[in-house]
Amino acid sequence: MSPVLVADGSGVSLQAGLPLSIFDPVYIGIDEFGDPVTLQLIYRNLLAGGLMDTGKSAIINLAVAHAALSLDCKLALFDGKQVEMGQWRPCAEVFVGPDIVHAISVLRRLQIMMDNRYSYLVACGRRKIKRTDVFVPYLIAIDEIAYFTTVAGDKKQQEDFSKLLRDLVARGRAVGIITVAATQRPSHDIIPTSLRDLFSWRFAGRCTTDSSSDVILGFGWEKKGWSATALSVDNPGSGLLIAENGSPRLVKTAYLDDRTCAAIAAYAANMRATASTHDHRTQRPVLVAA
Ligand SMILES: Nc1ncnc2c1ncn2[C@@H]1O[C@H](COP(=O)(O)OP(=O)(O)OP(=O)(O)O)[C@@H](O)[C@H]1O
Repeated sequence: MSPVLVADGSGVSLQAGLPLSIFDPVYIGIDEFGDPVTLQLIYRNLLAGGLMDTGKSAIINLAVAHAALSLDCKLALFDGKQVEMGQWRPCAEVFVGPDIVHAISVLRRLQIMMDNRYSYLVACGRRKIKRTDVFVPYLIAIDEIAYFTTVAGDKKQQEDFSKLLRDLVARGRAVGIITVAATQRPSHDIIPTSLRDLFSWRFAGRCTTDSSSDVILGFGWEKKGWSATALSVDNPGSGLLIAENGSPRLVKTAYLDDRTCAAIAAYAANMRATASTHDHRTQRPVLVAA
């Protein structure tokens, strides 16, 4: 019985069943016609931007919830505030709080892993990882990019963080490293165009200026009538979603409240603990050293 996350109109509920897969589409909400909206996250990245309280953490949480319930995905969570993704901590391989030294060392490890995976692919004569590979995808979730690139640490550390992140976002996709990130400050200094364009999926929550909206969606969309300044202040979770080579569409994201997140996180952590003795590809038990 699968999937586990079920949309019921008013949100998402948990239905016991087999694990999800990060290779499957991720449910994020509904469009203007009430039709479900899903994102294929594997081989892609997601960027969410907008003013505070517009629902950026909510969409990041949906991606993290799906990944947590996917036994074929590991999680690396970066949360300067610690509370936005704190509930997912038991499901994560690594959780980075307000510590830039830790953040840089985790990104370096992920970069080494990425390079090793590329060496493996080269040796196999392949271009990207598959569902059946022995190593699994990684979801890197960053709740506020600007915290690590402008607030924490000194200038050199912030630059190191930005460089590593850019490399992972640019090269990680083929080896299953997916980045989902949010920022309250959609400006060119935080999200330069060259970085923005590496995110195939972009979600703009309400913005104060047309140029902030264009920073997320891409230059020129405001002139074509798509600006996140037009979104209602009373409708958090509504936003403009754009895929690479696509046009923006108005969506309303599903919302996982704290209680639901806690329930899903506990379920996923338990499933992961049991599954550590199973092969993620077959769900069959594997031999573990005594
Ligand atoms: N899809 C949604 N449906 C209904 N309410 C929502 C939705 N998304 C967010 N909200 C409401 O808006 C509040 C703020 O959401 P969220 O924390 O995701 O915003 P944010 O943009 O990440 O804010 P910040 O930048 O301050 O972290 C939530 O606590 C919730 O009450």
